Amino acid sequence: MTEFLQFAILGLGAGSAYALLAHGVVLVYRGSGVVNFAQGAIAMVAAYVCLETLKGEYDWSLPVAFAVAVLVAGLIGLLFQVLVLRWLTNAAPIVRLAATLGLLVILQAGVQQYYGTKSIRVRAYLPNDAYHWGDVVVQQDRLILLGIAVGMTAVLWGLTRYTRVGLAITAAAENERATAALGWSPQRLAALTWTVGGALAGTAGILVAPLTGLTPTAFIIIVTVSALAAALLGGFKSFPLTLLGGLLLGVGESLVVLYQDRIRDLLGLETLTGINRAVPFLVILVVLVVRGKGLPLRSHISERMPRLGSGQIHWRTLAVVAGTLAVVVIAFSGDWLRSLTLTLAAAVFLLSVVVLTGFAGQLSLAQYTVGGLGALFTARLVGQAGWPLIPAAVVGVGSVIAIGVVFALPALRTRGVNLAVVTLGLGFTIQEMVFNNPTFTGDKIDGAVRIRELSLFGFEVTATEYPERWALLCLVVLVLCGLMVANLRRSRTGRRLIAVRTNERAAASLGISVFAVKIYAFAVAAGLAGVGGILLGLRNTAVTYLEFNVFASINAVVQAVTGGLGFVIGGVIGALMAPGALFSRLVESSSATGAISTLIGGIVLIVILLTNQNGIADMAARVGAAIKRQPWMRALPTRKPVRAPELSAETTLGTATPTPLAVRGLTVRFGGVTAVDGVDLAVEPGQVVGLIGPNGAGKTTVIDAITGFVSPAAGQVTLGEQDITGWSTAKRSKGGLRRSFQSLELFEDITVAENIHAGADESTWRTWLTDLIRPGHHPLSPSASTAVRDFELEGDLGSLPGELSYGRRRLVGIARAVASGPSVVLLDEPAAGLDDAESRELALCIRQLAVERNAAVLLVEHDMGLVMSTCDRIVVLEAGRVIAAGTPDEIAASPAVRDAYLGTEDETTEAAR
Ligand SMILES: Nc1ncnc2c1ncn2[C@@H]1O[C@H](COP(=O)(O)OP(=O)(O)OP(=O)(O)O)[C@@H](O)[C@H]1O
Repeated sequence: MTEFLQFAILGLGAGSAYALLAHGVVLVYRGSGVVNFAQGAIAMVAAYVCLETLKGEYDWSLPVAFAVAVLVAGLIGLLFQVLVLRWLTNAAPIVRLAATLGLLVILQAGVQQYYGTKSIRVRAYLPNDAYHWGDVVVQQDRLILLGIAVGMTAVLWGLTRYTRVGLAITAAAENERATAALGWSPQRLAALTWTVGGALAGTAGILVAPLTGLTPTAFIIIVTVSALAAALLGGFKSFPLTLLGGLLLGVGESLVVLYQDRIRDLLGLETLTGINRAVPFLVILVVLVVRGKGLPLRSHISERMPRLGSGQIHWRTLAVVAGTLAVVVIAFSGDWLRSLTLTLAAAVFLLSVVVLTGFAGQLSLAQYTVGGLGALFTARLVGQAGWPLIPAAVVGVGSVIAIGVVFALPALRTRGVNLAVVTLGLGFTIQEMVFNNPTFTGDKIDGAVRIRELSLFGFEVTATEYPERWALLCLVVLVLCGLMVANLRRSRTGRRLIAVRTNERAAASLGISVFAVKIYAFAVAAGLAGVGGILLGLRNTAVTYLEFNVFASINAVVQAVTGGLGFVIGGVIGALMAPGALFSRLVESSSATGAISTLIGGIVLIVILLTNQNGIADMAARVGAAIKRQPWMRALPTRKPVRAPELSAETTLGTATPTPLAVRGLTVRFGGVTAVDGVDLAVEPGQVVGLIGPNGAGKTTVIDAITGFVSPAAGQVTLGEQDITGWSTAKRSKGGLRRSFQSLELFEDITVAENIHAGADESTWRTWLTDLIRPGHHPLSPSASTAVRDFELEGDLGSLPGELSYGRRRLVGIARAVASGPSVVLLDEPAAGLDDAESRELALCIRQLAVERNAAVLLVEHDMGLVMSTCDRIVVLEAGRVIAAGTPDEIAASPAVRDAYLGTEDETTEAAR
């Protein structure tokens, strides 16, 4: 017990510092909506500034050095907001997150360039007397740190609750207009929170350095992961909960150290490293799994993502570039050849980021960790078990694909920034527990990881003996991987990935399994990272696991965003900037650490983000298009234009299986609010049933419950004979139940044709694999073609939804919902925003759906003219309850309905006309 208390008290120091750092993260998030991944890097800079000014030529007193260091940290926050983030207010969240990663990289590389990577012991700044409490020793510095953290929590809590500026910050977390209403400019508020957030990071960094030691690498990650975990525990909102989170983490880490021998014995390992680093990660994971949601709520705003390339393969250009590179490989030698090899391997890694983050929208900060595991498995099979390269690589890549699936599990319950935090924690934990543990990596002395002779189809390709052969292998593998990723982009499977990245709710409503897509994207990305890891790791005589550290993963995202996250070529361009790659060879000597190129890489990223957030590949594409428009280019032979989407000549009439929909006793509650209360409803094939009622009556919630977006508290939904109440959204959709959305929820990144395709794609498990190799060119199905013709969208197929008028966008949403020929269609306010002529056209199309296609249609609509002219029956809701049901005439005549919703009889009759 004494030991337990002793270790718990020891942990309070680090815990208090984590809480301070996390407070900065929370404050910045509340004030500017950005999660600052550079918080640990700002803390590190302050710790170095304090250390530097206390000694040597400065020799300042501690209070002065401390104050200056905290000021510097605050200034970094302020400058970053004013010079960078201010200009990215309307950018995609991933772009703003990438900017904070850029700041992290710049600060880390800058300090590393100056100080190197060695760890510095920092003497204690705070008085360190010991008090005795029974047998337990209580260090004074721990108590002071705890006092500072508790005091700061109270100050921040009080300020945000009771002062005008604090209220403005609280309002900013909700929405920017509220901030403006309180008389604050959102930009000034963001600048203030970034300054204070930076100063808090600085304070924490200086105070925690004596406890952890100081390096420009591990220090940043330890404090960043812990601070983000504590902030996550506080929901990026509550200061008291964040304090609690920080303290729990600090104490937890310390207690794990106490029990680590027992844990090692329990796991049956010879050595155990970094187990205490697993604590924040496990905490993050548990919080996310408990709090996470399988699908985002209706209120979730889809995040804009960087633009996507087309995935078209330009065979001639590819042949010329690959041929030239092959010649260069043969011509190069020494350092240049090594850099070229590294660039090619890094490009394979970046392709994994393009698939995972660019196509599927899942931000992972652990791709190099995954690749490192691929190198580890393969190296052990080759080096220790003596396996030939190909089977070893197949097993290595297969194993990391399985691990990639495990990495995907947190992504099933969360998304966006939270996912980035989890993967950062996971990557760091594996780095500390696996890559630093000789039990797993093999002892260098016994040669377990030594790469002996490697051969491929009878040719020796050992990189140390034949570097040019290994480089050629890297080139061939990169080309193959690039072709696969381009195929994926153009395929049905690629469309599923993009649908999920753009709008998970809409994807699920079209029968796309969001879970399956995320697992697939993680698996493919892990496979690519595994291949990259083998190419990178096996190019030396022994695998250097340092290459696969968390910074490499962070850098990979930075490079991919710089190159162009949505473009296959973006991965290759980004790889030029990898540490040790061709760009760094140009700017650094062969002995350099890669810090300068990393530093420049960070700066280039910020410049790119400020000028074109879609990356260099997109800029190049635009320049190319501009050149092609020049008159002198018209004389040159042009490439075949991209094939226009084809419509099927066949027309379908009739759904696959006419099926009635029935809802009995449906009740939905949101906390204390009963939004839907015992609703009964039936829609037969060939019938249009209207669901009307005043705003907030519960109409959309009925559709949400029928389609599986919300779970009912009571009631039953049946489709034909089947009770589908417990089914997932995607399964209901595959069963023939489709919906449109009040807020459209189109896939804005892909063309109208691709949107319609996404609604009609038939998916089989085989296509997940075959699409990587033969994506094929599929015309729109007869049913989708019929929808296109019915809604007169033939001329819009090649446009992006954003290029169309609001009315036409609405029609795209409905056409997408009916493209697969569903048995039941639920339309949520389809006429909102349409003019009279468009409304009349829509009424015809809805009748056609029911009469010609024999679909069962439920129509939620406020346009009474449309409802009265199209519906066979109408159900009226008020405050979640059915108050009337009957034919349009019966409803128009019902006094209860007129009182609640329709108004005077004259108005109703007028509307019906
Ligand atoms: N996720 C949610 N959390 C809490 N309350 C909710 C949620 N979604 C809906 N509600 C509430 O449920 C009630 C019904 O809302 P719903 O959007 O279904 O009404 P509606 O009839 O479709 O309204 P409108 O015609 O304005 O679209 C409202 O009081 C709404 O505030």
